Amino acid sequence: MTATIFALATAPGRSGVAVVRVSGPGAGSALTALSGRPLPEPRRATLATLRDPATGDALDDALVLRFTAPASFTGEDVVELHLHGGRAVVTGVIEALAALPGLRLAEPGEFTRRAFENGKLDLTEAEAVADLIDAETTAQRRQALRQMDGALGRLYDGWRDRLTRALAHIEADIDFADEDLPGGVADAVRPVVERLIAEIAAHLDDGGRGERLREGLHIAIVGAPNAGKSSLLNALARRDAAIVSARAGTTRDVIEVHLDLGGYPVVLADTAGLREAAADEVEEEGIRRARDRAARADVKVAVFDATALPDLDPATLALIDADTVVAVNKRDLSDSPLPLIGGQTPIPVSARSGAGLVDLEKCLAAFSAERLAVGGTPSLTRARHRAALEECRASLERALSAPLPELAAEDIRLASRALGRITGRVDVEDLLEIIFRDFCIGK
Ligand SMILES: Nc1nc2c(ncn2[C@@H]2O[C@H](COP(=O)(O)OP(=O)(O)OP(=O)(O)O)[C@@H](O)[C@H]2O)c(=O)[nH]1
Ligand SMILES: [K+]
Ligand SMILES: [Mg+2]
Repeated sequence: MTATIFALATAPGRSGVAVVRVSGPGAGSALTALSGRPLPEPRRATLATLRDPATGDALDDALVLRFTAPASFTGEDVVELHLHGGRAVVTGVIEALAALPGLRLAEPGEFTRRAFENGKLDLTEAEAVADLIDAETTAQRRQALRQMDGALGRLYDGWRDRLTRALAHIEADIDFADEDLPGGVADAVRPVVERLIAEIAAHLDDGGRGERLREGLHIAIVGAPNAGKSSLLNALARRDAAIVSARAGTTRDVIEVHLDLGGYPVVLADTAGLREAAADEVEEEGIRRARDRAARADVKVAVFDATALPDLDPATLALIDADTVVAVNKRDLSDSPLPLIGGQTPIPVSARSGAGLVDLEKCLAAFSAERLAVGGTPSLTRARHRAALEECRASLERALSAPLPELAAEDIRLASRALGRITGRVDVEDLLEIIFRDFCIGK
C-alpha cells in the first residue's frame, strides 16, 4: 500500500504561519487522530485544536483543510495543517505525525513526484513547479508559470502526435505495399517530417534564452587596474561585495553578485584588472581568471578611467565586441568630451557619485531583455530537453534518408520516444530520480 507522507511545506524557522502537508490514503485518519474530531468537509478551512494522540498534549490551535483524491495537488487524499509557525509547534506536530502507523516523512520532491505519477502534471510541468519556487525575478516567474500551465508540454506532445500519425501512414504502406516497391519514407510523410525537423531546429536555435533565463545572464566587468570595476560592482549591487582600494591589483578572485535588472536575472562578475606586469603569481592567476570569465560571459562591461583619457587601456580595448557595453568611470573627476571607444559611444558614469548608473543599468537591462525575453512560442528551459530534442532531430533526419520503409518507421519511433521522454510519457523510471533530486523536502 502507498505510504502516507508528510512534511513541512513552508520554509523552516520562525514564521507567522507554517504549513504541514500530508498526502496519501492515511491523510484523513491522521487528521482525526490529531484533532480528535470527525473529518471536516473537503475544501473548507476549519479551526481545530491539535493534540499529540499519545499524550493528549495540546500542540496548536490550527486551521485545517482537506482535499479528497483525486481533486488535490498530488491526486491523493491531502490534509494541510496551517500552524502557528513556531519551532516547537512544528516539531510537535511532525513528531506526532511520525508516530502514527503508515506515515513517514516525505522525500525531497515526493509530493510533486506523486502528482506526476497520478497524472496531475507532466514532467515539464513538474520541473516548472521547481522553477517557480526558485524564481527570483519577474521574467523567471513568467516563464515558470507558462511552463507550469503546460505550454511546453503541449508543444512537445503536439509534435509527438504528428509523428504518431506519420508512423501510422508508413505502417499502412508497409502492410499494403507491393513486395518490390522501392523507397523509404512515403511521399505523403516526407513533408511532415521535414517540417517538424525545421520546427525543432528553430526551437533549439533560440540562443539558449529559456535556459539562460533560469540561470541568469552572465555579465563580466573588465578593465585596467584601478578603473573602478569593484566600485562599479558595489554601486550596482548596492552593497560592499568587493574590496575597493587605491592600490592597483586589488581584486584577484572573480566576485559574483546576483541582480534583478528590470525583471531579468543577472549574475554580475567583478574581475581582476588587466595588465601585462602582474605584481605576483596571485595577480597573474587573477588576470587569467578575468580573461576566462570575459570569454565566457554573455555580456561584458568594459570600464575605462576618465582621468586616463585620451589614453585607452589596450588590453580592455581588445576585448570590446558586439556584446560589450563601454563605460567611462570617474566622470566626477573629468568632464572632457568622450571619444568613441571601440566604435561605441561610451556611457559616462561615476561609481562614487552615482551619476550615470541608471543609464548603465538601462543599457544592461536592454541587453538582458534581448537575450532572455520570452517570445511567442514557449522556450526550451533545460539541457535535458535540449538533449532529447537533438536526439529526436537526428532520428528524423535518419528517417528521411532510410532506404526501407521499415527502417524509416523505426527512426520515427525513436524520434517519438525522445519527445515522450521530455514530458514523461515514456521511459520515465530512471529519469525521475534525477529530476526530483533537485527538489527540497515539502515540495
Ligand atoms: N573619484 C572617483 N574615484 C573612484 C571612482 N570609482 C572608483 N574610484 C576610486 O578608484 C580606486 C580604485 O577603485 P577600485 O574599485 O578598487 O578599482 P578596480 O578597477 O576594481 O581595481 P583593481 O581591482 O585593482 O583592478 C579607489 O580608490 C576608488 O575609490 C569614481 O567614480 N570616482
Ligand atoms: K584597486
Ligand atoms: Mg577591483
